[in-house]
Amino acid sequence: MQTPTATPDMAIEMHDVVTRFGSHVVHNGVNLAVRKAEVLAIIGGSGSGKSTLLREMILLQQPSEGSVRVLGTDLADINDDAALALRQRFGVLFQHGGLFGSLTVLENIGLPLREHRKMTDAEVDTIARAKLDAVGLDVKVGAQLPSELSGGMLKRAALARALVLDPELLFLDEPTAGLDPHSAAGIDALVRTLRDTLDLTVVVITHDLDLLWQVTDRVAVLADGKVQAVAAMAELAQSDNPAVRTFFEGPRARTAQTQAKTQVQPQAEALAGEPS
Ligand SMILES: Nc1ncnc2c1ncn2[C@@H]1O[C@H](COP(=O)(O)OP(=O)(O)OP(=O)(O)O)[C@@H](O)[C@H]1O
Repeated sequence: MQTPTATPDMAIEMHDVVTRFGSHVVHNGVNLAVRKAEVLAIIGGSGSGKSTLLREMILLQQPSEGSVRVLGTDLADINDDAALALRQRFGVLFQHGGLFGSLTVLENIGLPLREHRKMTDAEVDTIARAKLDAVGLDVKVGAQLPSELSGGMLKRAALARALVLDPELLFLDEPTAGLDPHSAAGIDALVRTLRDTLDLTVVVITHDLDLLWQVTDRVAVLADGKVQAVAAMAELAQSDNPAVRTFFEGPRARTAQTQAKTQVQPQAEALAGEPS
């Protein structure tokens, strides 16, 4: 199949992606384009293939058919050197953080710099501290072990590590899952700030209705093996498509929608951070 040519304004382009695990067809012709400097969420029911789609974007999995292009690079025939270079242009926040428990927070954040940049220890620490600050954590948190942090602080520390190579693209897998509402609101505000100040493109998998309403520019709805719709939440809320309507029905969905409409100030202004 002829691979479609890259579009300069797009950070990610997926064309006719099919993903099979044995006889189980998870994606059956996914088409999705993520614009540069937008926050795009992928939503869908459990097992609809959100995580698999993300894994295909971050070079952890190959689709069975179709093409995936990330930052202009076609992933189909990428060689090891090009894959290494591309990996340094995106950061990933995995659902469970993925920090090494035996390293301090600062050491964890500095790890990608030690792996990919020729820097002295002092230079690594200086950049790692700046990233701690950027995610709203006090410098003294750097000396702590991950096990000593609250859930919200852990997410922030993992986010600092994902940002340490100054990526153009950030992938977030359920960044607010398991957090209390105050900590989740802090992460929402942080993602917005990162997008606004760093011009980052952000792809986020989430079920969090507050995050969807208050942070995203557009939302892609995955169901029945395809992207059913891609639009801003306010537009999706008007959709007649039953696969889309599912996300706007029920009391929690209505509360989040009402809050989004009535909120004058973004909740938990910018980098308020969590109580330690
Ligand atoms: N490596 C694999 N081998 C076999 N089946 C897999 C594999 N990875 C994912 N699947 C299957 O693909 C389907 C989609 O999984 P995926 O984790 O992408 O869904 P999801 O939308 O992220 O779900 P959730 O919201 O529950 O995390 C599931 O049925 C899952 O069991």
